[in-house]
Amino acid sequence: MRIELVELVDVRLPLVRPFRTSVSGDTERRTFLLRVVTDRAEGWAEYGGDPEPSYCAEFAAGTERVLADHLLPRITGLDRVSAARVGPAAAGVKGNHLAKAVLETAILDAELRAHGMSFATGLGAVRDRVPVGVSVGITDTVGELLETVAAHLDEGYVRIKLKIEPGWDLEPVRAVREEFGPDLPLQVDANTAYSLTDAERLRRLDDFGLVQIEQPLAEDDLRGHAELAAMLGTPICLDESIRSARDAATAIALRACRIVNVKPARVGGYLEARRIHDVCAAHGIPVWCGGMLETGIGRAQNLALAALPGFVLPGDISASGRYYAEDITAAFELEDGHLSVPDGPGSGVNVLPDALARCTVARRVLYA
Ligand SMILES: O=C(O)CCC(=O)N[C@@H](C(=O)O)c1ccccc1
Repeated sequence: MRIELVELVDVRLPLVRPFRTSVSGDTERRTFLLRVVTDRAEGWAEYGGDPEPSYCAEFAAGTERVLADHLLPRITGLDRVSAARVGPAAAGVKGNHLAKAVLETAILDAELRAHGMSFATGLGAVRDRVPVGVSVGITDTVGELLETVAAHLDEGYVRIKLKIEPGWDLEPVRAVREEFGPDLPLQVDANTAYSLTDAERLRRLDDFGLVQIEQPLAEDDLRGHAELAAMLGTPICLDESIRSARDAATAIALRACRIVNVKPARVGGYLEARRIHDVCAAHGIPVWCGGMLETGIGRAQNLALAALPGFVLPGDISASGRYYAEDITAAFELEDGHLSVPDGPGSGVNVLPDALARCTVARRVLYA
């Protein structure tokens, strides 16, 4: 397979409601899509970062330069391009996992389409539909939170994740647990907002029977997470800290986590995501697929990953309507708390030209 053209499509999608975490408060998704045209097929992927380096160190404008000036020259020069060859060819570029992920994924999409193979088949999925959870942002009041959770439970989500931060933790979690009962699968995500000095406060979350406490401490603090894990009854899940299969092996060996949230964008793509799945499975560590407000392109690809055998916990893969009034692919609809895994070639979805045109800010050719 040979790359003929790579195009960046800068997009802006309004969110149906603001989404607030301990590190961000978004009313729209501003990101870009990458379109890779090869001599065999065309592939699409979406960037997992934002315009600002707030959630992670990478950001859209910087990634565009890394793609154009450092990654594409290494990849387009290959006589035979494949997703598996991107990692080794890009090894000379340090870090920049989101940049590598969007490029590798677009190439993987094209490669699978060229072979008439779905992401699900290509990655090793074992299920045709997966149960999904929903992530609930920080709200102005507990009352508003309870209304939001009730609405999502009515929609059929099988698990609720609450964003927490210092000052918004014990009270909202207690209110949700008391309102919806002890059997609701409930977990929290701190997005690195706490420190070890908060250990006693975090330990009080043990009273609520949570599935997990996600990323309470800084992303580079595996030692701190290991210390905290020894104090808590609730399992710790790591997200931002796990950037590779090696990180997963280290975190497991240090007992810094008992669960891992796998986000393909964060770890450099779906092939590394599968390696993390394999490392965790070998150690009996359950994984689930995290979300980054993906459009239908990333959502379709995440659903394929979430269908692998070790993804035994519901992921943050909501129906399209959770975030977007109009998606750029056919919308994903919740059915009895599950989403179907696309089985068409590649991601199994296609960009809707009119919908894409409505959210496109600019298009720039990065390679031709
Ligand atoms: O459902 C979704 O796609 C969002 C799930 C979610 O809460 N993602 C958070 C996170 O910290 O995991 C996030 C949002 C935006 C960007 C990065 C991460």
